[in-house]
Order: sequence, then C-alpha cells, then structure tokens
Amino acid sequence: MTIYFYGADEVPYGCFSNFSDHGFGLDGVWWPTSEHYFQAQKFKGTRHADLIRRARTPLRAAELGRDPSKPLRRDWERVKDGVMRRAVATKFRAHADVRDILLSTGEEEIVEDTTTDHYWGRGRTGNGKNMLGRILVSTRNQLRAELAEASDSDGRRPGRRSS
Ligand SMILES: Nc1nc(O)c(N)c(N[C@@H]2O[C@H](COP(=O)(O)O)[C@@H](O)[C@H]2O)n1
Repeated sequence: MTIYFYGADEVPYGCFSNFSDHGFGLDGVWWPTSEHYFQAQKFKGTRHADLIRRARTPLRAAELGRDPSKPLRRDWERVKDGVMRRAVATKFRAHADVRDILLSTGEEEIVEDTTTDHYWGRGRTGNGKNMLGRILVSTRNQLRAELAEASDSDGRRPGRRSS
C-alpha cells in the first residue's frame, strides 16, 4: 500500500518530511533540518545561505529560500535533485529512529501528499513527479545496501567464526 506523508508531526511518517526536527552536520556546519540545508544550497556561499541556515524554523528557511528578490545559483535546476538526495541521505544516516521507520516501509511507494507541489510531491492532479518520494525510496535502497555491506565486513573480521 502506498505510503503518504506531509505534515512533519504526523505519526509515523511525518519524519519523511524535510520539515521534521532531525538535524545533521554537513559541510562542516550544523543544519537544523534537511529543509534548511536544501533551501540554503540555492544560494550556496552567500550571506543569504547563512541566514537560511540560522532560520528559527524550517518554514522560515523555506520562506527565505523562496524569496524572489534573491537570485538562485545559476546551476540550481541542474543540481537540485542531487542536493535533495544528499540532504535526505545524510538525515537518515544520522538518525537511527527515522532510518528504522524508512526501512520498515518494505518495497512500498512513498508519496509526498501535497496538492501544491507538482515537482517534489504528487501535486494538484495526483500526477506530479513526486521527486521527494522517489528520493526517499532510492535512499531506502542505498541504506539497505550499506547495512548489508557493513554486516558482510563484520562477518569477515578476524576472530569471528562463519557458520
Ligand atoms: N511543508 C511543506 N510546505 C510546502 O509549502 C511545500 N512546498 C513543501 N514541500 C517541500 O518544499 C521543499 C521544496 O521547496 P521549493 O519549492 O523547491 O522551494 C521540499 O522540501 C518539498 O518537500 N512542504
């Protein structure tokens, strides 16, 4: 059954939202949420990016990131999916509790249930690209591969008997 999420406070899947309260360190600094990281990358290396990083809430970070008076970095359209992948992967690597929730979703499709966002979510018609949901699914696969790799190399450690 498809898993829908949107509000960050919804249980159990609100933690899939970039607005969820799961910060992480990346590029040598602390990001209060993956939304802060994503929005700031639109203006990487500028004072506006730093303002976004220090925003009090993810909603404020998003508002600042969508300020039409601030020019986006020129390559934004080309790099934005990769930025989102990095933000999401780092968040789920940093927090075992939400990683377990993501891994518990089996092979289900995951969909950001928003009518207002046709790119990151399902959009008004339901036929949106759902890029955030797809990135969550690919992150789930990546985390599973990393866990399998780690348990393989545990098995190869000297002193451990294989059965
Ligand atoms: N909670 C929430 N409110 C909105 O109004 C939203 N559009 C979203 N979607 C998230 O917004 C981020 C993308 O922002 P841009 O439109 O590219 O500035 C991304 O985190 C979506 O998941 N969420």
